[in-house]
Amino acid sequence: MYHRTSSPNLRLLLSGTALTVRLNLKTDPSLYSGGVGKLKAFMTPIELESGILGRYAYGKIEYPYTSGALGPSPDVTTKSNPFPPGRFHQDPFSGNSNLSSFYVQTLVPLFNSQKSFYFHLDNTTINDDALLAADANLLQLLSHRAHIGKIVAESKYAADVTTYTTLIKARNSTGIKTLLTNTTQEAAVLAQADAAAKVFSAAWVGSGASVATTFTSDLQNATAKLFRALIDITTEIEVQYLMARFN
Ligand SMILES: O=C(O)C(=O)C[C@]1(C(=O)O)C=C[C@@H](O)C=C1
Repeated sequence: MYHRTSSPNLRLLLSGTALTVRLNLKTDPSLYSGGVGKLKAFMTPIELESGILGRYAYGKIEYPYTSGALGPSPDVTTKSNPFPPGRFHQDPFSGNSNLSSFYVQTLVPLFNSQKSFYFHLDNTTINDDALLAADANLLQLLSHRAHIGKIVAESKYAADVTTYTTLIKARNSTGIKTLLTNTTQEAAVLAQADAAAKVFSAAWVGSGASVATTFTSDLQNATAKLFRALIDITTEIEVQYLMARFN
């Protein structure tokens, strides 16, 4: 079994911190008016470099947004390597296009800070490069968090090989989704994310940050929407992973 040495709470808190930072940057709506295009153009050279540094190598559970070719090759099950239950089996699915669409369509419109960190002599207060860098950082954290669902799915499969095998062979993705969904765990994740959002906003306000009066509720709202979508996207990644388990 795999050692989950990094903590789920740490992933939640890091994503929450990145979201808090991003929410406090004054947005340039024109960056996103055409969809994900400018964001992807910004991320393309970054991801090329990330690929060279090994970020998307096999077993890192990190996947690129801009080119699937940078990511790991899917495993092929053979008689000599049947990938027994409990052994990770790389599948071809990435949830990143779902994540980036959700990000631009639903999350970015919630980034409405009128205060800015940036002060420029020409009186502008928006820094497009900083915005896209914060987006890219947040998206990468979210992607890793969601794709760890592949490891979670492998554990679930190993814990009930018979039922999952029947559903996978019947190509019953709805049945797989029902079997792997754990609403108690989902409620715990959402409650934890909400608690973290409250602590983060209290810390910013308490430390003297000059934020909008709606900052606390804006952060809570954005956090709730983000973690709900993240759970749904993670679930889809788990389902797709299992559907490809015997490939
Ligand atoms: O913890 C699990 O059991 C997961 O599958 C992860 C997760 C999540 O994204 O947090 C996703 C689906 C489940 O319904 C519950 C939680």
